[in-house]
Amino acid sequence: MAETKRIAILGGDGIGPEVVAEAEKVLKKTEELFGVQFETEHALFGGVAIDQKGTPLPEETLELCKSADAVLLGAVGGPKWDNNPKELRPETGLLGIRKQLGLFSNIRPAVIFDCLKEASTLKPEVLEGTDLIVVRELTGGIYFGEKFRRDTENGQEAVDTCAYNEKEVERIVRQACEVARKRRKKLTSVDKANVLETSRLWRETVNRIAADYQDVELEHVLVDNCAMQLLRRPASFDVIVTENMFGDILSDEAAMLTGSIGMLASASLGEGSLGLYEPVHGSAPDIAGQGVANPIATILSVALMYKLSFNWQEAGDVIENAVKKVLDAGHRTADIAVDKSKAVGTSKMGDLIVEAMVR
Ligand SMILES: NC(=O)c1ccc[n+]([C@@H]2O[C@H](COP(=O)([O-])OP(=O)(O)OC[C@H]3O[C@@H](n4cnc5c(N)ncnc54)[C@H](O)[C@@H]3O)[C@@H](O)[C@H]2O)c1
Ligand SMILES: CC(C)[C@H](C(=O)O)[C@@H](O)C(=O)O
Ligand SMILES: [Mg+2]
Repeated sequence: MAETKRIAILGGDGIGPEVVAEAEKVLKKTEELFGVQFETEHALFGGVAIDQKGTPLPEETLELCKSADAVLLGAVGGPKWDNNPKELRPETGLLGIRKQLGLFSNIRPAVIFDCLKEASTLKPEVLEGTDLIVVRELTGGIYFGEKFRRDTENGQEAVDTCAYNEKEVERIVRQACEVARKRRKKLTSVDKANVLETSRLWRETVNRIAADYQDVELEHVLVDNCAMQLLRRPASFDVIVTENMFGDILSDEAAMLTGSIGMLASASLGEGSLGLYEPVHGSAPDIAGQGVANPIATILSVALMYKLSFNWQEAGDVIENAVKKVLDAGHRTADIAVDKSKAVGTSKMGDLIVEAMVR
């Protein structure tokens, strides 16, 4: 890594700051191990930003992110803000930051650690060989279409519009094809083309773009079937590309193949080199403040940051190997522990991973 990298750190709400604190220990350890220095700066985002600045995504937070090389994010949201008007919910900030930074591609790898097969909901023989990535379109679809309410003779009606244009589909599919090309060269496109017009355009576009990637095997699977096949034949998937909401749902499902949502890292990327890295999970209000959250998803998101934004494979591998070593040694947070009485807390898990980081 040649020049100093600037990392914007947004802890957010609930367990967000707890897991991000562990990822920051990993950043520090990287500095020690490789003799580099990161420039890090914290900013308010989500519910805490609403409380202190009156908006989930303050201008100064957005500016900091735009000027950074990468953004590390915890999670946002929680019951405290659930009854806010819709433009003042933490999630609005999350959609806003993705859109404003142009992060249309959300990469969510479901990495199965052998020793965690016991924690998975699936039988080890079904899981055998599972290694998949969900590539989720992140700035279009029903999340971003027009939404409104109106009065009708049957009471209020609520409308959410799902729209996709060809350019939006093309760029995510191209990216997914590139990802597949570097892996096992299999692409599964997931849609609901038997019902939705957006899915029909999606499928046509996938077929057109995939024609440029003859070395990549393509299959189309309807989303309901995919939800089922993920549990039936998870090892048959390599790269799954899908629209925004389907990707949101399928990636939480894929998390359970790994043992816990606390294991799933993510990278959100656009046309430029700026990336946003966050665990797939949310602010987990049910366990926030207890020091029991699993920090591994966030720590693995730092590994993705090194690899994808800093083009620094070696440092990413150091983190991934450390996580594997700690899990192989039998250490578990409560979410992945079979014997919960032996589980370690968030901070201890972070310390163990940092100790295990070697070049
Ligand atoms: N990217 C984000 O910031 C993001 C993502 C998802 C949900 N959310 C928000 O988070 C809030 C809570 O949402 P939810 O409860 O539906 O989903 P959640 O992911 O926060 O929690 C779902 C379940 O998984 C558990 N869990 C999540 N992360 C964990 C971890 N690291 N270690 C151990 N257990 C973990 C929680 O305790 C809970 O039982 C909502 O406001 C939601 O909108 C934010
Ligand atoms: C909190 C919510 C808006 C968000 C999403 O649906 O994108 C979350 O579930 C995620 O997966 O990052
Ligand atoms: Mg989600």
